[in-house]
Amino acid sequence: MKRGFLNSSKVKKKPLYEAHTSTESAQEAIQDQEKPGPTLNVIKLPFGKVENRGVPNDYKVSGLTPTEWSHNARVDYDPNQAVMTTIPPRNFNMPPNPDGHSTWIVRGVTKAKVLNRPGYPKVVPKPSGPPAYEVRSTPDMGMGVFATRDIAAGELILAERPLLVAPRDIGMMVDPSKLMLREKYSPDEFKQITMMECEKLLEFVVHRYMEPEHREAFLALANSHQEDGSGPLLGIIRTNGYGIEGLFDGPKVNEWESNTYGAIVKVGSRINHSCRPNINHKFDLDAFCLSFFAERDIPSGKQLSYSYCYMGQSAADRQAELAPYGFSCTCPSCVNATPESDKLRTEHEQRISTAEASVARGAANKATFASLIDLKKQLVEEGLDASDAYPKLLKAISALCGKLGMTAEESKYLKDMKNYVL
Ligand SMILES: C[S@@+](CC[C@H](N)C(=O)[O-])C[C@H]1O[C@@H](n2cnc3c(N)ncnc32)[C@H](O)[C@@H]1O
Repeated sequence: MKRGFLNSSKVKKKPLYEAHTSTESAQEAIQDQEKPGPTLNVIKLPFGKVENRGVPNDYKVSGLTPTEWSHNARVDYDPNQAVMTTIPPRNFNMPPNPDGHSTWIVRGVTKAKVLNRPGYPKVVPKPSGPPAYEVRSTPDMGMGVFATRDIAAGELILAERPLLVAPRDIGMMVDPSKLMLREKYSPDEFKQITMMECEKLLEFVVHRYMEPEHREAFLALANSHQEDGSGPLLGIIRTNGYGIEGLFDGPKVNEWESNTYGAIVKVGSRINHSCRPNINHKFDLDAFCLSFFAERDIPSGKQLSYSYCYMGQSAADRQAELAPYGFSCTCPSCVNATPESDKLRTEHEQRISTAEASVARGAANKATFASLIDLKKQLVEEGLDASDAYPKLLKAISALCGKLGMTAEESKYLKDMKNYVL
């Protein structure tokens, strides 16, 4: 199973709904460029108990809806047109797609970008073997997803079409001129306005457009944003959204920034967080599905987990990044955190790069091998074998073994590495 180095853990899970505060207009941002653009400024929406919730008294909520509301495959839209659609497109004279359909709030050009991809459409990949997971309640984390059999590292556990895919700047998408309101209102008031506009749009989408079965599954998901001014639908999106790597309105910015999209899924959104996770995920734009893979061997009965936060940071910084989800992480890496483990976390990518460079430069001696194996051991103990950088270390060790004539080990580390490459 191939797993990707480019899939930065920073995109694994971020609060989906961040308000777009770039000075460029949404119209400008929609220009479709594949080359990386500047990092856009985003403001984080509030979380936790927030006083003075609600929009300012003199603000009238517009409750605008997308200009196009159709299930079809149309792609000739105005650049900035907000569209509500179904993907794969749906023709009601035809039977539904066997892999299901997602509700998609999208800018017209971005819809065209996906439907015109050379590889689109593709069927949703199917895991092999008997079903590998079940959703059930946990004593301390609400619902969770558990392995129902032994799962091998690299195995596809689940692939599903989202219930809903929405842009991060959904609150301003229908009427970008509202961005000007930042000059009239305080930052906190503007955030409340953004959230209210978003909720109104979501009410329309979820209650009038989404298939009843999907609506039921969506409304049953957890909401960790009950007191900050998020409406109930936006709260569900903020709690359960997965960032979609590689799908941008306009220029590509950092994957975790504002002009991208998030997906809410029925099963995957029940997976809880750990700083030493055992699964990873990847969004496939051609099949329009989110796939989950085992990061390591997972024994039957074990809870599946992935990291909602960037793994290469200290325990305190991880807790701060997790705060919007309304829990304190009690995984062994957090409970047993020390200055040394924090240092390993923050330095691990650099240390792996240094190891790769020294092997590439030609270092080929037993001392280098021993130091790389020691680094590997430390990373595994800290749960950082789930980090995106870890397979690079396996590759470097394999290359070093090759140089040292250790052919059996060379193949072994290469094989291990392939389990991590999406
Ligand atoms: C995406 S949902 C995960 C599924 C959720 N447990 C449910 O019942 O649907 C995220 C929420 O799950 C809970 N959660 C996730 N990971 C947790 C953890 N490690 N410890 C405690 N609660 C956790 C938090 O309430 C968080 O807001």
